[in-house]
Amino acid sequence: MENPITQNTGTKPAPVIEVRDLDNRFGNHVVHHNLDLDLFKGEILGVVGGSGTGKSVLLRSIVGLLKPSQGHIRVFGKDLDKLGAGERSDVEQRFGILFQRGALFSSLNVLQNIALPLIEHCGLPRPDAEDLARMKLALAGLPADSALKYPSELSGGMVKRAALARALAMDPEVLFLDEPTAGLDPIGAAAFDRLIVTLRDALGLTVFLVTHDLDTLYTTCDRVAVLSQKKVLVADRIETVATTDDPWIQDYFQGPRGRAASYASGAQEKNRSRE
Ligand SMILES: Nc1ncnc2c1ncn2[C@@H]1O[C@H](COP(=O)(O)OP(=O)(O)OP(=O)(O)O)[C@@H](O)[C@H]1O
Repeated sequence: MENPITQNTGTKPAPVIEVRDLDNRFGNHVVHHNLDLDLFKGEILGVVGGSGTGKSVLLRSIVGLLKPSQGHIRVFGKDLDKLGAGERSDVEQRFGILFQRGALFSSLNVLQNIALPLIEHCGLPRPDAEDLARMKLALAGLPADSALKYPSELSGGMVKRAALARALAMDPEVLFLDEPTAGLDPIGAAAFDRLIVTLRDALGLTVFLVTHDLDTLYTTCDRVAVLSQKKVLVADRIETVATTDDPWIQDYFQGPRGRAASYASGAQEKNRSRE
């Protein structure tokens, strides 16, 4: 896997997203304080942390769904809070978002769900939007006959893929994924992980991936950012993160599941190099 961040080229690609001194609080509850994070073009960044550390709140702040209490978020070189409505909408169209539970409209079939942003935001006529939607459906690995199914008729894995197809509808540059493999069986989760890497490579996407899934972290991510103590404690290659001296990190990465995922990814690398 090409790694745009850690390749020893001497130059780092420009960050597409820069978060500086971010504070988020709800009443007296401080979720983030002085949080800094960069997302570099072309990378898959995994964002992990204990439950309630603010991974989803961070995602929502970056995509503009939540106004931060304080701090700066620059996207594509522009300050999010200084954008007018038109510029903000332009920026938002460069994002694709897969929410935790898919967030498909239950009254629309899969094709209509995917076509909707193309009709609403791009003003495409319905037949053109549905033609494009069929292509996105295929990109997300769904069979053509799933197009006319309603969300309630889909398996959990198919809901995720349909939601991914919708996130890809507008040809985004940055894809935000909130726990994409949650609730999937291990085979479905591994297939989804491979799909994310394939799409990143084929479409040149940058990916912000919130997950608890250690296998996903080891098999897909170029870097991993750990949220702890209201900030990003460390953001680096997983081998470096896993050996960081912090109690939560040690429990997470060096516990039985962390060691199994690390071992499995090492075994996979060896198998690949023998092929
Ligand atoms: N709109 C809101 N109003 C009040 N509190 C909120 C709101 N949104 C999030 N929170 C609180 O912010 C904290 C962080 O929530 P968030 O959903 O980002 O956690 P998370 O790290 O994604 O957790 P998990 O891994 O369990 O999904 C939680 O304590 C949550 O209750």
